[in-house]
Amino acid sequence: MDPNIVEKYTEEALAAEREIEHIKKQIKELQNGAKVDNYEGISPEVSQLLSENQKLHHRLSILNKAIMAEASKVKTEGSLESIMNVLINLFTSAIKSACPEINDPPVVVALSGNNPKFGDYQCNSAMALANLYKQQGQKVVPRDIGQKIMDNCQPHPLIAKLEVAGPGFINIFLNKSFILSSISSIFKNGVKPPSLEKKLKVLVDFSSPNIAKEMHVGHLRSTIIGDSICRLLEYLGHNVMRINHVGDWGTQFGMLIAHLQDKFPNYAVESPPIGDLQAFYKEAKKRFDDDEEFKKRAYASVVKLQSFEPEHTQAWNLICDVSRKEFQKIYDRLDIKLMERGESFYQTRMEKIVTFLADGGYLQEDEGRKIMWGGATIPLTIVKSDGAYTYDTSDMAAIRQRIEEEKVDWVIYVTDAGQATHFQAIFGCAQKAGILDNTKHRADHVGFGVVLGEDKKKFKTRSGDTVRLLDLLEEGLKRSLDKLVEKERDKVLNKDELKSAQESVAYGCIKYADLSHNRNHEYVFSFDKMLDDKGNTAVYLLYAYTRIKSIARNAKFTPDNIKELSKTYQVSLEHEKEWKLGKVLVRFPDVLLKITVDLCMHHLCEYVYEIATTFTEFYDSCYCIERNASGEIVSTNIGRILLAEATAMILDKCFNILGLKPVSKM
Ligand SMILES: NC(=[NH2+])NCCC[C@H](N)C(=O)O
Repeated sequence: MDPNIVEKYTEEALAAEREIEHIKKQIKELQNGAKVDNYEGISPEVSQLLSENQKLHHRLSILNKAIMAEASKVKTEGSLESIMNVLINLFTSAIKSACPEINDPPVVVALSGNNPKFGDYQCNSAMALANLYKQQGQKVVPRDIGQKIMDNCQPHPLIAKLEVAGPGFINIFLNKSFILSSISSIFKNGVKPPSLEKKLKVLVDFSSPNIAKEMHVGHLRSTIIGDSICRLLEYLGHNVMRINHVGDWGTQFGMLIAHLQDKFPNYAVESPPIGDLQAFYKEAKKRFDDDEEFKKRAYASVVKLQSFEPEHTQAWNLICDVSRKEFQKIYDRLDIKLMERGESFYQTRMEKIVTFLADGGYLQEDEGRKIMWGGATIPLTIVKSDGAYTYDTSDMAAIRQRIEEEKVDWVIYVTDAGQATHFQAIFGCAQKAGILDNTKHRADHVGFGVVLGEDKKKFKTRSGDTVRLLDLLEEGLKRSLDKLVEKERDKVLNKDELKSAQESVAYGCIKYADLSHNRNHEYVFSFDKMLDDKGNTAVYLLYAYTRIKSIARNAKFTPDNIKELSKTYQVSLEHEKEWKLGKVLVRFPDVLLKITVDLCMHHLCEYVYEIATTFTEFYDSCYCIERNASGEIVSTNIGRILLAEATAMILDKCFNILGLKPVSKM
């Protein structure tokens, strides 16, 4: 859209407003002169002015509406266009004109697969439409419908040609000059996201380990997937809250505090040296199970903590701090930003939600418990028979706080698939209680399968213990260095470069292995597989990226040179393999938009892999730099070097969204 249009409309509207004021004044004067207080019997001059005034009013309201519509669209200058959206819009209107008898006709547009004969995209609506006609008792031939749709399709610069094939498929061939200008815009504007319909406030609840318990591989999965979803939504321009809903409240804190008071009576003045919080937890638990007296004190401590008694609050804080520091080490290494807002944050809100639900008549008595049904096969337990609140209570309080206080448009919870029913119940009950409104809010549970060891059993250490995440990351670092040494990279890279490469590979491979699997499935954690340099792995892709980056470097072009060159030279799309690569690159916005629908990051991994393999095909058949026998550069193909750079820029963005840190030398 023309960026000046808002300005233009505003100007026109202001002019119209001035005109109205002017006319009003004239009417007043005329009325005064003619001494008429109603409009009946006024002179033709006044009546003409009045009708003029009305028209202007009408025009002004239209202009105002247009301005509002423009302003509410968050349009980024130079944003990359979604090809799918363009095609769907075009074919929606073509189909509506071709088949006016069909209400809400199906618009099916898809990529065409590998055979260039069938075009780049296809519109496959004709068969379904023919069926709908049949249901209405009309017999039509699908191919005729295809032809009719094609005839009704408005010309668009994106499309070079359309063809009807077989039983009414429409093959769509993209226009090179359109793709060329899309790719060229990257050099001018950077890789800008597609423009948003509406900027949303999104809260992503992820990672969320439990205090005093270990952060396990399940939490690692949540951390990696949640972070990547945040990165995607942030890139698209949404307002994202990254929330760490840590388990920092509950009855276990009673025994922890009581144990702390016994073991470190000085805790109020001297920070207790709890090295291993898990061992501390085990000790406390043992006393709790064996010692009645201790148990009583533990219960009393919970009550005091929940009524915010200062000494207990301090003890609780100290314990949380120990865990917090451990968690932070993982987040720092993986470069994950999170805002901690644990279950404790909702304590007073839990009291309020219980009253709110009781007053609304949503709670049912069930053997002393208070439960609520809605949306799932199991009810929520809002109050236990001993009066205590539960995980369910805190999540009801949390969703209400998020919708009503934070005013979020969209909530996303990233946890293991085992909690799917819990979230079904939370969303269902929140809807029932009028907290969540499907027409205004979106709520997703992003579930994921369990992490298995190479023996396909639950992921454990050799001795059968749960794997400490820090140990896991350490092992990743070690293995990644081994890999780099095996490839003799230590001989070419300096110390810093080697360290960056080591970290990039280690953390990159752990994240990528997770993200590249369909999150709904369980996945086998295997360093050997993730460090393989063939196939869809981080190692392969990071190498591919450095190879692409080295092309311009070998041609002795600096990033500034590239930018300058892109102003005078065009990306080359003539060769069949160049054209193939170009068409893959411009799918970037569509891949991202698709992920916003199902929140499955593996689509992006598949896309990145497709870019890398298509690039290899191109590079194998198209020279970018030509050297003579003695290795001197005799010619450089600038159009191709630009294509390689554009590829690197898009890859870079994809890596960024996946949380990978590519290095330019590896
Ligand atoms: N709002 C939520 N329930 N978020 C997820 C919390 C995850 C929980 N702490 C666990 O370890 O399973």
